[in-house]
Formats: sequence, C-alpha cells, structure tokens
Amino acid sequence: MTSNTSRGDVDPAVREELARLRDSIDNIDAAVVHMLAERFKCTQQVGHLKARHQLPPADPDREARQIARLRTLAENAKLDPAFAEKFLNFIIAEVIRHHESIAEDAVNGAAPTAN
Ligand SMILES: C=C(O[C@@H]1C=C(C(=O)O)C=C[C@H]1O)C(=O)O
Repeated sequence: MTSNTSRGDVDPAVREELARLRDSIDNIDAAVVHMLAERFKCTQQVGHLKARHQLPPADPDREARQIARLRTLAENAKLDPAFAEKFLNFIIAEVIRHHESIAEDAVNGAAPTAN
C-alpha cells in the first residue's frame, strides 16, 4: 500500500483521485436532489387531484408495479434491487404522508394551494 491513513501524509496522487471522485459524487448528489424536487412537484399535483376527486392517498397496485419495474431497472444497472426497493418505498411513504395531509386540509376547508 502506497497510501497513508494519517492526516497530512497522503500521497498527492491519491489526494487528487479522491478529490476528482468527490467532485463527481457532489454533482450526482445535486442531480438526485433536483430530480427528487421535480418528482415531489408532480406528486403534490397528484395529491391535490386525488383530494379534489376523493381518491385515496395511497395506491398499492400502482406501487407494486413501480417496485417490480424499479427492481428490473436496478438489476440491469447492477444496483442492488433490494436497495432500490427500499429507496422507492422510503420516497413513496413520504408522498403518502403529503397526500394524507392534503386530503385532511381539503376536508377541513383549508385554503387550497396553487397545485
Ligand atoms: C403519486 C401517487 O400516490 C402515491 C405515491 C406514489 C409514488 O410516490 O410514486 C405511488 C402510488 C401512490 O401510493 C400515485 O397514485 O400516482
């Protein structure tokens, strides 16, 4: 091993490679945040549409289809499908919370927002 774990004594080439990889990680994290923000803009609109038409916040059949699709995409991309499923479920749980709160506001007569 040519690298060194003690601070201040790291091979400059290793330092550079780490910085280059971390730059890419930062770009990817920014893309993920922007994509998630766009996804939540869409799901908020779905929440308002459902509330206006008295549709339930969660749709388990749709979720099952999304999970099956995402697992296949993950396998093809060499990403752990179990991780992809957990990640999607985590996001969907948050979306359903939003939809429940939008539906409650609609029932309680809260002023509707633009979406
Ligand atoms: C967005 C919806 O509402 C919920 C959230 C979903 C999601 O975040 O993908 C999927 C199904 C629903 O449980 C929808 O019904 O499409």
